Amino acid sequence: MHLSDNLPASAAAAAPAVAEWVRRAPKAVLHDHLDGGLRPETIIELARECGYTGLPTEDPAALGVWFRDAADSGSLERYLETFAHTCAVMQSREALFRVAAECAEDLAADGVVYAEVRYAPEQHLAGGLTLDEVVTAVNEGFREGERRAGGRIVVGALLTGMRHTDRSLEIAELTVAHRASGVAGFDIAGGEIGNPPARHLPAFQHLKRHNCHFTIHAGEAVGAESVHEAVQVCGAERIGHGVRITDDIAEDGTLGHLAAYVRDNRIALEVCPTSNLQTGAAKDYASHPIDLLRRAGFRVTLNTDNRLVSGTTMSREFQHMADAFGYGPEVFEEFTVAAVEAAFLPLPERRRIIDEVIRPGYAALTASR
Ligand SMILES: O=c1[nH]cnc2c1ncn2[C@H]1C[C@H](O)[C@@H](CO)O1
Ligand SMILES: [Zn+2]
Repeated sequence: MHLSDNLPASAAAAAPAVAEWVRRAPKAVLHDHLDGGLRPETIIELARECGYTGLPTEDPAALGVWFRDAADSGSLERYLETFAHTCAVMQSREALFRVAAECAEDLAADGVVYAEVRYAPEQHLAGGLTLDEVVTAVNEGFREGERRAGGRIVVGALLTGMRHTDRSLEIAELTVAHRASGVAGFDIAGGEIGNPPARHLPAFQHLKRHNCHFTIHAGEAVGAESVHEAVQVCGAERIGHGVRITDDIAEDGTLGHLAAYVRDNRIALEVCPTSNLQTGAAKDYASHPIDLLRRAGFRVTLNTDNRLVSGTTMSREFQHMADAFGYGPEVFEEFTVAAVEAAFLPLPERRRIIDEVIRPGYAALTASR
């Protein structure tokens, strides 16, 4: 039986009532997909502009609900099908610029001070743009969004290669070429089953040769062996999701060799609870492995994955975790510091964000509670 078979539709993503202190808490997100986080109104407007007629509804509220419900499928493959609609309207320079600017604005409005936002440039070529033009448009959009947010957020891009296609080396080269202009690193994403990360070894070797950062989606739909391959064969510095590492942790809490390696090397896990509930990687919030992993000393970060598709925000993820595990500001400070420590940023910049933004932000929050 599938883990999420018993979940009523959209139970996974039901929006919690977010406490004021949660909203105000400084946040950092390392795992947020650009094409999974559009505003429903923007999708509808862009669809009209570009002539895309495939949307299931033109009512913004209904469209938001449609994405969340369609993605509440218990399967990563079905979750990923919903992205056809967002990618369809992200095929021009103007559309990419707008979506990226709004992404930065929305994250900043939610209290996010540092974000790494990923997308697959190869999925935005249908309107005739080149890979370079796609990256430039998104980078310019992020700069615009940062400006609109009054400098309250710093956004870096991660370029994603899709694991079922064969363009990952090209995307790795694109990452290296744009590293000085807003691209922080590389990722691979897409359906995990049948597409192990080692298929993309030339891409990872290229990134290593050029001292570039990368993360890999692993341990989401496939078990701990995919985390092993991502870390030990491919050399990932962080793991997208990674929650199936629990396959290598015994009931009594004893860590196997892989789990111990990941913990002891401080390899960050980009944990996305709501998305995991939707794809069947976890059963419910209360039994989500994030708490086990945190208590075992893993470098755990808390993330949205896809704000539209998962019907979430960083505040909602925080709130779900506060409700499930009784977490207070000290645990969210820990997740936020862990995220910035694992950011694909120069060390002095990470330290500056932690010392000048996150620590004082939590001190003020605690003082005012
Ligand atoms: O959680 C995920 N696992 C694997 N692939 C994902 C996930 N969320 C989004 N994607 C895919 C769909 C997008 O089109 C692509 C690039 O952002 O990445
Ligand atoms: Zn993801």
